[in-house]
Amino acid sequence: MISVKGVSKQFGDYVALDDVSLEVPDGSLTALLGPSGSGKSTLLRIIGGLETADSGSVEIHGVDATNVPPQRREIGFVFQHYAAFKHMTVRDNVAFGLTIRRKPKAEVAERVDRLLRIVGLAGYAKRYPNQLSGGQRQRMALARALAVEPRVLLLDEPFGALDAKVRTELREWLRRLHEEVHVTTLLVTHDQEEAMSIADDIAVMDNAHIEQVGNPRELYDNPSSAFVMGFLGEVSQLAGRLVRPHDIALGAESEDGAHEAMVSRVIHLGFEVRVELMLTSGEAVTAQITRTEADELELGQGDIVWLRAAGTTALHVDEQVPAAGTPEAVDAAEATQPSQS
Ligand SMILES: Nc1ncnc2c1ncn2[C@@H]1O[C@H](COP(=O)(O)OP(=O)(O)OP(=O)(O)O)[C@@H](O)[C@H]1O
Repeated sequence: MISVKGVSKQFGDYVALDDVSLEVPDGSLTALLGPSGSGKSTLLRIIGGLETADSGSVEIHGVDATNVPPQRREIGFVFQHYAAFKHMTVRDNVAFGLTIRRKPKAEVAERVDRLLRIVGLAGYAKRYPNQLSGGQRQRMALARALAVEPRVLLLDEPFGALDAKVRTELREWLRRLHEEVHVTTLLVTHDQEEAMSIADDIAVMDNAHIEQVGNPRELYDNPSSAFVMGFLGEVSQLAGRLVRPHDIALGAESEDGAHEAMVSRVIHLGFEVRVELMLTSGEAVTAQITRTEADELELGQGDIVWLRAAGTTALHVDEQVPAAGTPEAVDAAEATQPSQS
Protein backbone atom coordinates (compact mmCIF):
# COMPACT_ATOMS: atom_id res chain seq x y z
CA MET A 1 0.00 0.00 0.00
CA ILE A 2 1.06 3.55 -0.62
CA SER A 3 0.06 5.78 2.25
CA VAL A 4 0.30 9.54 1.93
CA LYS A 5 -0.36 11.49 5.11
CA GLY A 6 -0.90 15.22 5.42
CA VAL A 7 1.34 16.20 2.52
CA SER A 8 1.62 19.91 1.71
CA LYS A 9 3.75 21.58 -0.94
CA GLN A 10 4.20 25.21 -1.93
CA PHE A 11 6.10 26.65 -4.87
CA GLY A 12 6.85 30.18 -3.63
CA ASP A 13 3.47 31.53 -2.56
CA TYR A 14 1.60 29.05 -4.67
CA VAL A 15 -0.04 26.18 -2.77
CA ALA A 16 0.25 23.10 -5.00
CA LEU A 17 -0.83 20.57 -2.32
CA ASP A 18 -2.72 21.42 0.85
CA ASP A 19 -2.69 18.71 3.53
CA VAL A 20 -3.31 15.78 1.17
CA SER A 21 -3.81 12.23 2.45
CA LEU A 22 -4.36 9.19 0.25
CA GLU A 23 -4.15 5.42 0.50
CA VAL A 24 -3.48 3.32 -2.60
CA PRO A 25 -4.29 -0.34 -1.89
CA ASP A 26 -1.81 -3.07 -2.83
CA GLY A 27 -2.18 -4.32 -6.37
CA SER A 28 -4.76 -1.69 -7.31
CA LEU A 29 -4.80 0.69 -10.23
CA THR A 30 -5.74 4.06 -8.79
CA ALA A 31 -6.21 7.19 -10.87
CA LEU A 32 -5.46 10.73 -9.75
CA LEU A 33 -8.02 12.66 -11.73
CA GLY A 34 -8.43 16.42 -11.87
CA PRO A 35 -8.12 19.52 -13.96
CA SER A 36 -4.81 20.98 -15.03
CA GLY A 37 -2.97 22.58 -12.12
CA SER A 38 -4.91 20.71 -9.42
CA GLY A 39 -1.70 19.15 -8.06
CA LYS A 40 -1.82 15.61 -9.50
CA SER A 41 1.72 15.54 -10.90
CA THR A 42 3.14 17.18 -7.79
CA LEU A 43 1.56 14.47 -5.61
CA LEU A 44 2.85 11.73 -7.93
CA ARG A 45 6.34 13.21 -7.94
CA ILE A 46 6.37 13.44 -4.15
CA ILE A 47 5.36 9.76 -3.91
CA GLY A 48 8.15 8.94 -6.35
CA GLY A 49 10.69 11.05 -4.50
CA LEU A 50 11.29 13.41 -7.43
CA GLU A 51 9.94 16.27 -5.35
CA THR A 52 10.16 16.86 -1.60
CA ALA A 53 7.06 17.67 0.45
CA ASP A 54 7.16 20.67 2.79
CA SER A 55 5.34 18.57 5.40
CA GLY A 56 3.66 15.19 5.71
CA SER A 57 4.87 11.67 5.01
CA VAL A 58 4.86 8.97 2.33
CA GLU A 59 4.87 5.31 3.29
CA ILE A 60 5.40 2.61 0.69
CA HIS A 61 4.54 -0.95 1.72
CA GLY A 62 4.77 -0.09 5.39
CA VAL A 63 8.14 1.62 5.16
CA ASP A 64 8.51 5.37 5.65
CA ALA A 65 9.86 6.55 2.29
CA THR A 66 9.68 10.29 2.99
CA ASN A 67 13.45 10.68 2.97
CA VAL A 68 14.38 7.76 0.72
CA PRO A 69 15.89 8.82 -2.65
CA PRO A 70 13.86 7.88 -5.75
CA GLN A 71 16.24 5.18 -6.99
CA ARG A 72 15.82 3.32 -3.70
CA ARG A 73 12.02 3.45 -3.63
CA GLU A 74 11.59 0.52 -6.08
CA ILE A 75 9.36 2.57 -8.31
CA GLY A 76 8.83 2.48 -12.07
CA PHE A 77 7.98 5.76 -13.80
CA VAL A 78 6.39 6.47 -17.16
CA PHE A 79 5.84 10.05 -18.28
CA GLN A 80 3.90 11.62 -21.11
CA HIS A 81 7.01 12.07 -23.20
CA TYR A 82 8.92 8.87 -23.44
CA ALA A 83 12.51 8.87 -22.38
CA ALA A 84 14.60 6.31 -24.24
CA PHE A 85 18.18 5.93 -25.36
CA LYS A 86 18.02 6.66 -29.07
CA HIS A 87 21.18 4.72 -29.94
CA MET A 88 19.95 1.58 -28.16
CA THR A 89 17.57 -1.00 -29.57
CA VAL A 90 14.18 -1.58 -28.00
CA ARG A 91 15.56 -4.72 -26.36
CA ASP A 92 18.52 -2.86 -24.84
CA ASN A 93 16.30 -0.02 -23.67
CA VAL A 94 13.99 -2.45 -21.88
CA ALA A 95 17.00 -4.31 -20.44
CA PHE A 96 18.75 -1.12 -19.30
CA GLY A 97 17.74 -1.15 -15.63
CA LEU A 98 18.72 -4.81 -15.33
CA THR A 99 22.02 -4.45 -17.18
CA ILE A 100 23.22 -1.63 -14.94
CA ARG A 101 22.30 -3.76 -11.94
CA ARG A 102 24.63 -6.42 -13.43
CA LYS A 103 22.00 -9.13 -13.53
CA PRO A 104 23.09 -12.41 -15.19
CA LYS A 105 22.72 -12.21 -18.99
CA ALA A 106 20.43 -15.23 -19.30
CA GLU A 107 18.09 -13.85 -16.64
CA VAL A 108 18.00 -10.46 -18.37
CA ALA A 109 17.27 -12.05 -21.76
CA GLU A 110 14.48 -14.15 -20.34
CA ARG A 111 12.82 -11.29 -18.49
CA VAL A 112 13.11 -8.88 -21.41
CA ASP A 113 11.62 -11.43 -23.82
CA ARG A 114 8.71 -11.96 -21.49
CA LEU A 115 8.11 -8.22 -21.11
CA LEU A 116 8.32 -7.56 -24.83
CA ARG A 117 5.70 -10.28 -25.31
CA ILE A 118 3.47 -8.78 -22.61
CA VAL A 119 3.59 -5.31 -24.16
CA GLY A 120 3.15 -6.69 -27.69
CA LEU A 121 6.57 -5.69 -28.98
CA ALA A 122 8.15 -9.13 -29.40
CA GLY A 123 8.69 -8.51 -33.10
CA TYR A 124 10.28 -5.09 -32.51
CA ALA A 125 13.20 -6.00 -30.25
CA LYS A 126 15.88 -5.04 -32.76
CA ARG A 127 14.35 -1.73 -33.81
CA TYR A 128 15.45 1.65 -32.52
CA PRO A 129 13.02 3.93 -30.65
CA ASN A 130 12.63 6.29 -33.63
CA GLN A 131 11.36 3.33 -35.69
CA LEU A 132 8.37 2.92 -33.39
CA SER A 133 5.00 4.66 -33.35
CA GLY A 134 4.12 6.89 -30.38
CA GLY A 135 1.93 4.17 -28.86
CA GLN A 136 4.65 1.54 -29.29
CA ARG A 137 7.18 3.84 -27.59
CA GLN A 138 4.92 4.23 -24.59
CA ARG A 139 4.52 0.46 -24.42
CA MET A 140 8.31 0.16 -24.54
CA ALA A 141 8.54 2.71 -21.72
CA LEU A 142 6.12 0.62 -19.67
CA ALA A 143 8.15 -2.55 -20.33
CA ARG A 144 11.28 -0.71 -19.28
CA ALA A 145 9.66 0.55 -16.09
CA LEU A 146 8.44 -2.97 -15.27
CA ALA A 147 11.76 -4.70 -16.04
CA VAL A 148 13.29 -4.02 -12.64
CA GLU A 149 10.17 -5.44 -10.98
CA PRO A 150 9.15 -2.26 -9.17
CA ARG A 151 6.79 -2.47 -6.24
CA VAL A 152 4.97 0.62 -7.46
CA LEU A 153 4.28 1.98 -10.93
CA LEU A 154 3.74 5.73 -11.33
CA LEU A 155 2.27 6.86 -14.64
CA ASP A 156 1.97 10.58 -15.42
CA GLU A 157 -0.39 11.08 -18.36
CA PRO A 158 1.38 8.21 -20.18
CA PHE A 159 -0.93 8.46 -23.18
CA GLY A 160 -1.35 12.24 -23.11
CA ALA A 161 0.65 12.90 -26.26
CA LEU A 162 -1.13 10.27 -28.39
CA ASP A 163 -4.14 10.69 -30.63
CA ALA A 164 -7.59 9.76 -29.37
CA LYS A 165 -7.83 6.37 -31.09
CA VAL A 166 -4.42 5.14 -29.87
CA ARG A 167 -5.19 6.49 -26.40
CA THR A 168 -8.35 4.39 -26.21
CA GLU A 169 -6.52 1.27 -27.40
CA LEU A 170 -3.67 1.76 -24.93
CA ARG A 171 -6.09 2.41 -22.11
CA GLU A 172 -7.67 -1.01 -22.61
CA TRP A 173 -4.25 -2.54 -23.03
CA LEU A 174 -3.02 -1.00 -19.76
CA ARG A 175 -5.97 -2.47 -17.91
CA ARG A 176 -5.20 -5.95 -19.29
CA LEU A 177 -1.50 -5.49 -18.50
CA HIS A 178 -2.38 -4.50 -14.97
CA GLU A 179 -4.48 -7.62 -14.55
CA GLU A 180 -1.47 -9.66 -15.63
CA VAL A 181 1.27 -8.02 -13.55
CA HIS A 182 -0.73 -6.54 -10.66
CA VAL A 183 1.80 -3.91 -9.64
CA THR A 184 0.34 -1.20 -7.38
CA THR A 185 -0.20 1.57 -9.92
CA LEU A 186 -1.00 5.26 -9.67
CA LEU A 187 -2.09 6.92 -12.90
CA VAL A 188 -2.31 10.68 -13.33
CA THR A 189 -4.89 11.78 -15.86
CA HIS A 190 -7.18 14.73 -16.53
CA ASP A 191 -9.41 12.53 -18.70
CA GLN A 192 -12.43 11.31 -16.74
CA GLU A 193 -13.27 8.66 -19.32
CA GLU A 194 -9.76 7.23 -19.06
CA ALA A 195 -9.98 7.14 -15.27
CA MET A 196 -13.51 5.70 -15.25
CA SER A 197 -12.69 2.98 -17.74
CA ILE A 198 -9.53 1.55 -16.20
CA ALA A 199 -9.13 2.54 -12.57
CA ASP A 200 -10.24 0.46 -9.57
CA ASP A 201 -10.35 3.65 -7.52
CA ILE A 202 -10.24 7.31 -8.45
CA ALA A 203 -9.02 10.18 -6.29
CA VAL A 204 -10.57 13.35 -7.67
CA MET A 205 -8.34 16.37 -7.14
CA ASP A 206 -9.16 20.03 -7.33
CA ASN A 207 -7.25 23.05 -6.28
CA ALA A 208 -4.44 21.39 -4.26
CA HIS A 209 -6.62 18.90 -2.40
CA ILE A 210 -8.43 15.59 -2.86
CA GLU A 211 -12.16 16.11 -3.17
CA GLN A 212 -13.28 12.48 -3.05
CA VAL A 213 -11.93 8.95 -3.39
CA GLY A 214 -14.02 6.02 -4.55
CA ASN A 215 -14.54 3.51 -7.27
CA PRO A 216 -15.87 4.87 -10.58
CA ARG A 217 -19.43 3.85 -9.86
CA GLU A 218 -19.51 5.30 -6.33
CA LEU A 219 -18.16 8.59 -7.58
CA TYR A 220 -20.57 8.77 -10.46
CA ASP A 221 -23.62 7.77 -8.41
CA ASN A 222 -22.75 9.49 -5.13
CA PRO A 223 -20.57 12.50 -5.81
CA SER A 224 -19.81 14.41 -2.65
CA SER A 225 -19.74 17.80 -4.32
CA ALA A 226 -20.88 19.70 -7.36
CA PHE A 227 -17.29 19.72 -8.56
CA VAL A 228 -16.97 15.92 -8.52
CA MET A 229 -20.38 15.48 -10.12
CA GLY A 230 -19.56 17.91 -12.89
CA PHE A 231 -16.07 16.55 -13.48
CA LEU A 232 -17.25 12.96 -13.92
CA GLY A 233 -20.07 13.64 -16.31
CA GLU A 234 -22.36 16.26 -17.71
CA VAL A 235 -24.78 17.97 -15.34
CA SER A 236 -27.91 20.01 -15.82
CA GLN A 237 -29.43 22.31 -13.28
CA LEU A 238 -33.10 21.76 -12.60
CA ALA A 239 -34.85 23.97 -10.08
CA GLY A 240 -31.93 24.28 -7.68
CA ARG A 241 -30.68 20.72 -8.13
CA LEU A 242 -27.85 19.34 -10.19
CA VAL A 243 -28.99 16.37 -12.22
CA ARG A 244 -27.44 14.16 -14.91
CA PRO A 245 -29.06 14.75 -18.32
CA HIS A 246 -30.00 11.06 -18.57
CA ASP A 247 -31.70 11.31 -15.18
CA ILE A 248 -34.22 13.80 -16.53
CA ALA A 249 -37.49 12.25 -17.69
CA LEU A 250 -39.73 14.04 -20.16
CA GLY A 251 -43.50 13.71 -20.33
CA ALA A 252 -46.16 15.19 -22.56
CA GLU A 253 -48.62 15.75 -19.73
CA SER A 254 -48.43 18.05 -16.73
CA GLU A 255 -47.93 16.20 -13.42
CA ASP A 256 -47.23 17.03 -9.80
CA GLY A 257 -43.66 18.16 -9.21
CA ALA A 258 -42.86 18.36 -12.93
CA HIS A 259 -41.41 21.48 -14.52
CA GLU A 260 -42.80 22.98 -17.69
CA ALA A 261 -40.29 23.60 -20.45
CA MET A 262 -40.11 24.38 -24.13
CA VAL A 263 -37.97 22.32 -26.50
CA SER A 264 -35.25 24.53 -28.03
CA ARG A 265 -33.43 21.87 -30.01
CA VAL A 266 -33.45 18.11 -30.58
CA ILE A 267 -30.11 16.51 -31.43
CA HIS A 268 -30.01 12.91 -32.66
CA LEU A 269 -26.89 11.06 -31.53
CA GLY A 270 -27.85 7.60 -32.76
CA PHE A 271 -29.26 5.54 -29.92
CA GLU A 272 -29.58 8.58 -27.69
CA VAL A 273 -31.23 11.92 -28.27
CA ARG A 274 -30.18 15.16 -26.57
CA VAL A 275 -32.97 17.57 -25.92
CA GLU A 276 -32.17 21.19 -25.13
CA LEU A 277 -34.96 22.83 -23.20
CA MET A 278 -35.89 26.16 -21.69
CA LEU A 279 -37.73 26.26 -18.38
CA THR A 280 -40.40 28.91 -17.75
CA SER A 281 -37.83 30.60 -15.47
CA GLY A 282 -35.59 31.07 -18.50
CA GLU A 283 -33.06 28.46 -17.30
CA ALA A 284 -31.63 26.15 -19.96
CA VAL A 285 -31.63 22.40 -19.25
CA THR A 286 -30.32 19.48 -21.28
CA ALA A 287 -31.95 16.07 -21.12
CA GLN A 288 -30.67 12.89 -22.69
CA ILE A 289 -33.29 10.28 -23.61
CA THR A 290 -33.46 7.24 -25.85
CA ARG A 291 -34.56 7.43 -29.45
CA THR A 292 -37.65 5.38 -28.62
CA GLU A 293 -38.67 7.85 -25.92
CA ALA A 294 -38.11 10.79 -28.27
CA ASP A 295 -40.14 9.09 -31.01
CA GLU A 296 -43.00 8.40 -28.62
CA LEU A 297 -43.10 12.06 -27.57
CA GLU A 298 -42.75 13.17 -31.21
CA LEU A 299 -40.48 15.94 -29.95
CA GLY A 300 -40.00 19.01 -32.07
CA GLN A 301 -38.68 22.51 -31.57
CA GLY A 302 -41.17 24.74 -29.73
CA ASP A 303 -43.07 21.83 -28.12
CA ILE A 304 -44.05 22.10 -24.48
CA VAL A 305 -43.01 19.17 -22.27
CA TRP A 306 -42.83 18.38 -18.54
CA LEU A 307 -39.56 17.49 -16.83
CA ARG A 308 -38.87 15.41 -13.77
CA ALA A 309 -35.59 14.43 -12.17
CA ALA A 310 -35.94 10.65 -12.41
CA GLY A 311 -32.55 9.37 -11.30
CA THR A 312 -31.12 9.13 -7.83
CA THR A 313 -28.00 11.19 -8.45
CA ALA A 314 -28.81 14.78 -7.67
CA LEU A 315 -27.21 17.42 -5.53
CA HIS A 316 -28.78 20.54 -4.13
CA VAL A 317 -27.11 23.61 -5.42
CA ASP A 318 -25.94 25.32 -2.28
CA GLU A 319 -23.25 27.14 -4.13
CA GLN A 320 -23.79 28.37 -7.65
CA VAL A 321 -21.57 26.45 -10.03
CA PRO A 322 -20.95 28.60 -13.09
CA ALA A 323 -21.12 26.78 -16.41
CA ALA A 324 -17.71 26.26 -18.00
CA GLY A 325 -16.64 29.06 -20.28
CA THR A 326 -18.91 31.73 -18.79
CA PRO A 327 -17.32 34.92 -17.44
CA GLU A 328 -18.28 33.78 -13.91
CA ALA A 329 -16.40 30.51 -14.43
CA VAL A 330 -13.33 32.33 -15.65
CA ASP A 331 -13.47 34.68 -12.64
CA ALA A 332 -13.87 31.73 -10.27
CA ALA A 333 -10.95 29.91 -11.87
CA GLU A 334 -8.76 32.96 -11.62
CA ALA A 335 -9.72 33.53 -8.01
CA THR A 336 -8.73 29.98 -7.01
CA GLN A 337 -5.77 29.46 -9.35
CA PRO A 338 -3.58 32.54 -9.63
CA SER A 339 -1.97 32.52 -13.04
CA GLN A 340 1.65 31.45 -13.14
CA SER A 341 4.05 33.58 -15.07
N1 LIG B 1 8.65 23.22 -9.95
C1 LIG B 1 7.61 24.06 -9.89
N2 LIG B 1 7.80 25.38 -9.65
C2 LIG B 1 6.77 26.24 -9.56
N3 LIG B 1 5.48 25.87 -9.71
C3 LIG B 1 5.21 24.59 -9.94
C4 LIG B 1 6.26 23.61 -10.05
N4 LIG B 1 5.69 22.40 -10.29
C5 LIG B 1 4.36 22.61 -10.33
N5 LIG B 1 4.07 23.91 -10.13
C6 LIG B 1 2.72 24.51 -10.07
O1 LIG B 1 1.92 23.78 -9.16
C7 LIG B 1 0.60 23.62 -9.67
C8 LIG B 1 0.23 22.16 -9.66
O2 LIG B 1 0.98 21.52 -10.67
P1 LIG B 1 0.81 20.01 -11.06
O3 LIG B 1 1.72 19.73 -12.20
O4 LIG B 1 0.93 19.17 -9.85
O5 LIG B 1 -0.70 19.97 -11.56
P2 LIG B 1 -1.43 18.87 -12.39
O6 LIG B 1 -2.73 18.68 -11.73
O7 LIG B 1 -0.56 17.70 -12.58
O8 LIG B 1 -1.67 19.62 -13.74
P3 LIG B 1 -1.14 19.27 -15.19
O9 LIG B 1 -2.04 18.19 -15.66
O10 LIG B 1 -1.33 20.54 -15.92
O11 LIG B 1 0.29 18.87 -15.01
C9 LIG B 1 0.59 24.22 -11.05
O12 LIG B 1 -0.06 25.47 -11.00
C10 LIG B 1 2.04 24.37 -11.41
O13 LIG B 1 2.25 25.49 -12.22
